[in-house]
Amino acid sequence: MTTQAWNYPEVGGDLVEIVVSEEQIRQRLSEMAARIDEDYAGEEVLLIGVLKGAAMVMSDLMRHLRSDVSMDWMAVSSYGKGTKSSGVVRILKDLDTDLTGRHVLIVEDIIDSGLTLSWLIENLRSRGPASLEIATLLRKPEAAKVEVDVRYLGFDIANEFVVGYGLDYAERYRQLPFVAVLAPHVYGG
Ligand SMILES: O=P(O)(O)OC[C@H]1O[C@H](OP(=O)(O)OP(=O)(O)O)[C@H](O)[C@@H]1O
Ligand SMILES: Nc1nc2[nH]cnc2c(=O)[nH]1
Ligand SMILES: [Mg+2]
Repeated sequence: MTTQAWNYPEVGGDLVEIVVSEEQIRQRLSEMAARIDEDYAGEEVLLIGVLKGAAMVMSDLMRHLRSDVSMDWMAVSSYGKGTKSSGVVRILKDLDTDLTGRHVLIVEDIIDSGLTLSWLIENLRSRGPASLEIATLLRKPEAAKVEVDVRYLGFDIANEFVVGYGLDYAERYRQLPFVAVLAPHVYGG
């Protein structure tokens, strides 16, 4: 069944259009998982989710995986309540796991300016992992301020502020099962 914004009357007026549907997400995550399984065959992989946005991608991606995976989380925030990255990344929660010698796969919802991930990559690389790669559902190529090398990509999208499937505006809209453009009137844009 196709999920439409008008099935969400309470947010319908806040959304301009759906850019990635529930079905597209499901299909793409299963393709990404198949490639991850191939690439890490015979290895243990540590998935690191970046809270809070990556919660949905992590849970849906990992249920497709057949590899030997474990999971940890890091919470960082650079957006706060706004629609623009502050450029200052803060660790709100660090990992529980020692990364030394581990095959690490960072799981993200979106790469926008790239500032969050480029900072995180440097931070995690200094902890001595055997390998470090990135999987992200979304990327905005036109918004890149720094280039980030992505191994597993879901979709390239236009440079518009989107919400849903984990992505928030001021902590709202994360529960939507699709990704939609947020109407500028919501954030005064
Ligand atoms: O490429 P960038 O411009 O750095 O943007 C991407 C980051 O922004 C969002 O996180 P946010 O800081 O909003 O925290 P959240 O996941 O808790 O919403 C998103 O989940 C990414 O982690
Ligand atoms: N909700 C949301 N968070 C982001 N963080 C970086 N880019 C975005 C975006 O387009 N939407
Ligand atoms: Mg956010």
